[in-house]
Amino acid sequence: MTRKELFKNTLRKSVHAWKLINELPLSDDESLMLRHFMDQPGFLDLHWRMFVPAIKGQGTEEQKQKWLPLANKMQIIGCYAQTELGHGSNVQGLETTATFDPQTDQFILHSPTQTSSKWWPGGLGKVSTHAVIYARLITDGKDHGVHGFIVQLRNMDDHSPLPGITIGDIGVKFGNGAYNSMDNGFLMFDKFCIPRDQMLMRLSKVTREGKYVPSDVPRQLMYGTMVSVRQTIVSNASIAMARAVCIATRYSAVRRQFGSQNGGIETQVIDYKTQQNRLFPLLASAYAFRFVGEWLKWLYTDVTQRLEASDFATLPEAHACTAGLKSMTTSATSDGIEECRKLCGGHGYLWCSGLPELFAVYVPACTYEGDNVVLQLQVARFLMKTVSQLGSGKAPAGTTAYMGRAKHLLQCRSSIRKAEDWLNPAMVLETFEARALRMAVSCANNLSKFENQEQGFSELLADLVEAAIAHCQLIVVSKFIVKLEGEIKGKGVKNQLKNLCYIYALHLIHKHLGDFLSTNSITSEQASLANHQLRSLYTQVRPNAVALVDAFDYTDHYLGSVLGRYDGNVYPKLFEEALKDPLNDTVVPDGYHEYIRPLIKQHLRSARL
Ligand SMILES: CCCCCCCCCCCCCCCCCCCC(=O)SCCNC(=O)CCNC(=O)[C@H](O)C(C)(C)COP(=O)(O)OP(=O)(O)OC[C@H]1O[C@@H](n2cnc3c(N)ncnc32)[C@H](O)[C@@H]1OP(=O)(O)O
Ligand SMILES: Cc1cc2nc3c(=O)[nH]c(=O)nc-3n(C[C@H](O)[C@H](O)[C@H](O)COP(=O)(O)OP(=O)(O)OC[C@H]3O[C@@H](n4cnc5c(N)ncnc54)[C@H](O)[C@@H]3O)c2cc1C
Repeated sequence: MTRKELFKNTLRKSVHAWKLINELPLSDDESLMLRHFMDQPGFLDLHWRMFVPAIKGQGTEEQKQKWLPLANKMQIIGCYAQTELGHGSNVQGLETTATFDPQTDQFILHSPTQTSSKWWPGGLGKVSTHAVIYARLITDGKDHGVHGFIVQLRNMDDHSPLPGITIGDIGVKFGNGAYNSMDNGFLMFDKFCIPRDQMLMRLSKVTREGKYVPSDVPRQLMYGTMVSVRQTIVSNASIAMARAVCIATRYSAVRRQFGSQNGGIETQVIDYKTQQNRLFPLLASAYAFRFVGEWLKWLYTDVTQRLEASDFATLPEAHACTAGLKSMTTSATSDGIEECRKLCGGHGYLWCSGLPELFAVYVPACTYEGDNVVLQLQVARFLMKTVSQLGSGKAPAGTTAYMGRAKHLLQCRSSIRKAEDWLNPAMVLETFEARALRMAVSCANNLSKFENQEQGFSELLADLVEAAIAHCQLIVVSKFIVKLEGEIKGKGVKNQLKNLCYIYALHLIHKHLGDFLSTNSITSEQASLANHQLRSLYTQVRPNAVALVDAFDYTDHYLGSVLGRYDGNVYPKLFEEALKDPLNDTVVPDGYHEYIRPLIKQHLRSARL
């Protein structure tokens, strides 16, 4: 499809999905499932995941009563317009202004520079009638920082932009189809006026007289919509990773190379330890991210209930967990999808493998909802704060509770003696805790050598990110272990999950061996034992690998991959796909008479053939 066709077709699908949701009708969970199977980024994502939650989280009761019924019936379509051409990560650096005019009781929205243009919001370019706009609030010449506003963008009769608004699509993005189904947009305001009651005023207010009334709740609640989306992105990482792994695992069982004896069949590539060493940790990650995603959903629900009761104590941890896990799981999944493409050899590079499209549509997850490095730095700040409070009498809680055992974890030595000891959950956990704590404490010690903490932080950014990742990996490992300790129906299933849990943990040790050795969390002998155990786990997973990906229950239609077909009938179908290519419509290609024939003829003449 051309870009225009792709965009229009996605509009068609989105509107059809909305019709089904209402006609059948579908529950919230079923609607999410429908979105999952629609399988294309589109304006509904931003309307439901960001526009509506932003109003719910930041609007007053009156504002919710006014706007939510319209949004819930999709009589208005909204998006989330925060990022600007010049500023994305640095939200406090946004330039768009919303200046209160007491004479008209309105805010004047203005884009003072080119870099202040809104740039990137999904659904903004061509579809949305409304947006939640983030802009600097100015009253009586004073800048109160960034706040949210509900703004109508387009005329409800003919969809034209309202006077004072310039709006459009930012252009083609990475990949052929991928994210190009979405109208990520730009937007400029030229002194565009909105009524005062369209500032989202749950967190702070501007009175009729133009007085700014800050709220007594943390201003970070303004970032709440991002926390909610980051949490859902973790579960989506599991879905995308599982999809790529399903394709690569099934194909690795079909594909044979070398090893034929006496003219017999060749070896299935899934039997090579190198293939297993690349593939099975990704299989394990798909399960691990699913379980940590379930836990994160619980954490998010818990913090939401606490916030409703004005208990803000767990907000920093919820922010650190959602930011860090969003970052860690999306980076691992993007890398994992690309690894799965390579695991499928040359055929993985074919569009019909399903992997190039999956990669292209997935990889921006490392950037949207916060650049992955910027988000890990938020985790690092949280960790440094926690370390600095050790010994103050305030016991670390939640995911940092392990830091409360700092004295032990800083000096303990791993008691792993034989390979099977690596199947002991307490020993594995302690290894990850020791590594995470020691990396965090080492950063804190290095920071304390700087007179200026912020300067020290800038100097140590790379180490801080590594410490944050170590903490996030510990969370994933620990939640996998907790899952195994809970109710899992079926002993066989539990055994398989145990194998995957240890593959996940031991492979991380192997991959980040430098961290584990340099922090003395394990010795090099213990590292060898971990590798030995890992190989043994691969052997145990091998006979069940295909069943473990079939368990994701993805249909062939959803996978969209010739290589990942359930029936394994890969080669005939590759031919079928090839023959469908427009280049094969004619035997002699268009351009032959124009370019190839004259070239050949010229050579034939000069060679006197
Ligand atoms: C084959 C076909 C396959 C098809 C598959 C189809 C699948 C398609 C998948 C599609 C799914 C799509 C779903 C998702 C759609 C996503 C759309 C994306 C939308 C966006 O990107 S919206 C824009 C997001 N922008 C960002 O995330 C910006 C990142 N920056 C920030 O978040 C903050 O500014 C930052 C960096 C955290 C703040 O830094 P700083 O300058 O230090 O901040 P402040 O001074 O403002 O505050 C410091 C203080 O606040 C704490 N803090 C920060 N953030 C939060 C928070 N969110 N919650 C709570 N607290 C927070 C921070 O820790 C500091 O605390 P202190 O105690 O240290 O003061
Ligand atoms: C597909 C897609 C959809 C999007 N949808 C929306 C949307 O609906 N609404 C919306 O408002 N926005 C949206 N965005 C914008 C997105 O949220 C931002 O792109 C994202 O937050 C990253 O910000 P940036 O582009 O400014 O990156 P930058 O901050 O410019 O990052 C560039 C580089 O600088 C590094 N860097 C930046 N700051 C620091 C620091 N303090 N320390 C160390 N390194 C740093 C980063 O790691 C990165 O390597 C979307 C983006 C994409 C790609």
